[in-house]
Amino acid sequence: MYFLQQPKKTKVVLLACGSFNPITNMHLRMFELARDHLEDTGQYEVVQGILSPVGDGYEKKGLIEASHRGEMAKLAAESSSWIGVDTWESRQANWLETVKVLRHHRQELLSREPDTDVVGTAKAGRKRKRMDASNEPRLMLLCGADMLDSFGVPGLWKPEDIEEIVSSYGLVCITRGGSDPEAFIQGSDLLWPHRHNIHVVREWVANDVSATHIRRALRRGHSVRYLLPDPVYIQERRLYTTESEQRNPGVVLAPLQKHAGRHE
Ligand SMILES: Nc1ncnc2c1ncn2[C@@H]1O[C@H](COP(=O)(O)OP(=O)(O)OP(=O)(O)O)[C@@H](O)[C@H]1O
Ligand SMILES: O=C(O)c1ccc[n+]([C@@H]2O[C@H](COP(=O)([O-])O)[C@@H](O)[C@H]2O)c1
Repeated sequence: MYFLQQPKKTKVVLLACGSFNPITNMHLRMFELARDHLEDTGQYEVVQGILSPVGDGYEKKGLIEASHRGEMAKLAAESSSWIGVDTWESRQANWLETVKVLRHHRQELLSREPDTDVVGTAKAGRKRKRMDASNEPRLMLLCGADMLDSFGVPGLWKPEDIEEIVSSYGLVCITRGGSDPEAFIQGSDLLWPHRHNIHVVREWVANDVSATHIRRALRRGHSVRYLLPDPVYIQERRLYTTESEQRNPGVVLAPLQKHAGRHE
C-alpha cells in the first residue's frame, strides 16, 4: 500500500512594521487573520509574529516616544503565545526603510539557533550551528491595505525596495475600509509580476479601529476600552492628552502626507 507523502510546509515568520501609536486590537488581529489565511492554503505553517514599532526618527505628528509604544506593544503581546515585539528598529538612531528592517530580521533568523539543530553533548556544551537555508523560516511583511496603497504615493517608497519586499520576502495584506488591494495590485506594473507573493486577506468583520481614532478619543477624554488591549498604561501616564502631543508639534514628514485624510 502506498501513502502519499504530505509536502513539507514552509515555515513563516510575519513581521508587521508601523507606528503602533498606540497598539490596537486590530494590530494583533492582523496576525491571527494572516496566520489562518496562510495555514488554510495547506502550504504554510506560521511559527512567529513580530511587531516592530518604528523609531522616534520617524517624527510623525503625534508619535509618542518609542519606549512607550514598545512597552504597550509588549504588554499587548503578553496575551499571545506566538506574537512578540522586537525593538531593534525603534532603537536605531535614525528612521530606517522597511526593507532594511526586513533584511535585519532575515539575518537574525539565519543566525538563530533552533533547538532541533543544536548539536553536541552535555560535556561538549551547546555548539552553535547556523541554520541552513533549506529549513530557514520565510520572513513575510504583514500590513494593512492602506500601507499597500502607500506604495503608490510618489516619492514615498523606493521602487527597488518595493521590488525587494515583494520578490524576496512576500507580503500579507489585510483588507481595510476604503482600500481595494486586488485592484491596486492589478493596476501596478511593479506589483503585478509578484502577485503570487502577495496574499490578500479579506477581513469579513469590518473593523476599522485605528490608532488615530484612539488618540482622538483620548484627547477628548472619551473611553477607549475594548478598542485596544490595555488602556491602563495610557491612563496612568496621561499619554495622548493634548499636552503630550507637543513632542512633534505640527511635524508631518512629507512622505507621510499620504495619511492626510486619516490624521489630524
Ligand atoms: N483596522 C485595520 N485594518 C487593517 N490593517 C490595519 C488596521 N489598523 C492598522 N492596520 C495596519 O497595521 C500596520 C501598522 O499600522 P499603524 O501603526 O499605522 O496603525 P494605524 O491604526 O493605521 O495608525 P494611525 O491611525 O496612527 O495611522 C499597518 O500595516 C496598517 O495598515
Ligand atoms: O521603507 C520605506 O520607504 C517606507 C516609507 C514609508 C513608510 N514606511 C513604513 O511604513 C510604516 C507606516 O506606518 P504608519 O504608522 O505611518 O502608517 C512604518 O513602519 C514606516 O517605517 C516605510
